[in-house]
Amino acid sequence: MEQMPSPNAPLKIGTRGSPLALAQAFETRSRLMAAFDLPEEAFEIVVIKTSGDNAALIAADKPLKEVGGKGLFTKEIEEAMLAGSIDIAVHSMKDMPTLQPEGLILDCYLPREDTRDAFVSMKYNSLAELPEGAVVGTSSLRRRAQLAARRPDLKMVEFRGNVQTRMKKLGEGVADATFLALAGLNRLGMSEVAKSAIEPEDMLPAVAQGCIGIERREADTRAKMLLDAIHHAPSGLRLACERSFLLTLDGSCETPIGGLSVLEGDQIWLRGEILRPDGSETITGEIRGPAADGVALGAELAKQLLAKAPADFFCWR
Ligand SMILES: NCc1[nH]cc(CCC(=O)O)c1CC(=O)O
Repeated sequence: MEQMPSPNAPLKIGTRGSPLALAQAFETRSRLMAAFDLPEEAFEIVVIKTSGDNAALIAADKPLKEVGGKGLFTKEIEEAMLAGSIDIAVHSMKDMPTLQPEGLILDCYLPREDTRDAFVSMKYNSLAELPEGAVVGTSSLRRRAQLAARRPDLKMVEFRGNVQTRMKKLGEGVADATFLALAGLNRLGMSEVAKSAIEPEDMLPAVAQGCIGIERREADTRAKMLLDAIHHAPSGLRLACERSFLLTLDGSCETPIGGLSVLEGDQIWLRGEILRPDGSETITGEIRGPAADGVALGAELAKQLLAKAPADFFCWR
């Protein structure tokens, strides 16, 4: 006969095994321990290997979008949660698909970190210092398109793997510079590798950049009670607005998209952009309104950008 889990059984926290994913899982556990004055033993961190961690797939030089794109880092984790082998899952919201599978819900967000991209290089201090023809390593379609728009002289090379792998490649001289989310560097205690931060006016970050979200089974009332205590409502408002923008754009991972919302009192200000992958055209827009209407505002800005986009802007249309 199957055993019912005891209400005092450790809460199983699912995560990928990369150093950044583990740091995010530890941060989540610390916040839960503090909120309920619980010992570490009340939680169990369960590392789950995803297709995105498959060395054979990742070692290939193909851009990530050809390997499988969004969902690549979440599928196996969500399956484990539906099967009951983990109770909650800690995610970088930037990598999350806009819709969750039936039975799972994402309504807990930790206080958002710095949303900016960092300029990382062993030779130069800023994007402006990069000499003509310098080589930039990035696997991000967004960063690639944004850089091509600003600096058509730069050469781009495919650059993948976790932060440590990318730093090693920089050291080997594979590229002169790369761009990484400042949030990830901060969480890894590696902020010193950032030579400078790129302001959103220069490079709009990815939707949801810098935010950790925690997913659970919709019917799991114990997990809900625990997660409600660490949920950061302002970050939730910003994420709801940005993810609505993304959902309405229906951006497959073939579309370079930037988006960032900021709270100003009870108002929210959302900036968004879509680009051609080669950076030859950028369509931008912004919208303001009550933060409580963030979902409608995000969808509205997406519609405005879509209306401005020429028919051939999206490769799948
Ligand atoms: N796509 C990988 C990824 N997913 C989340 C982060 C950084 C942390 C965050 O944005 O929350 C990164 C690395 C990067 O872009 O430098």
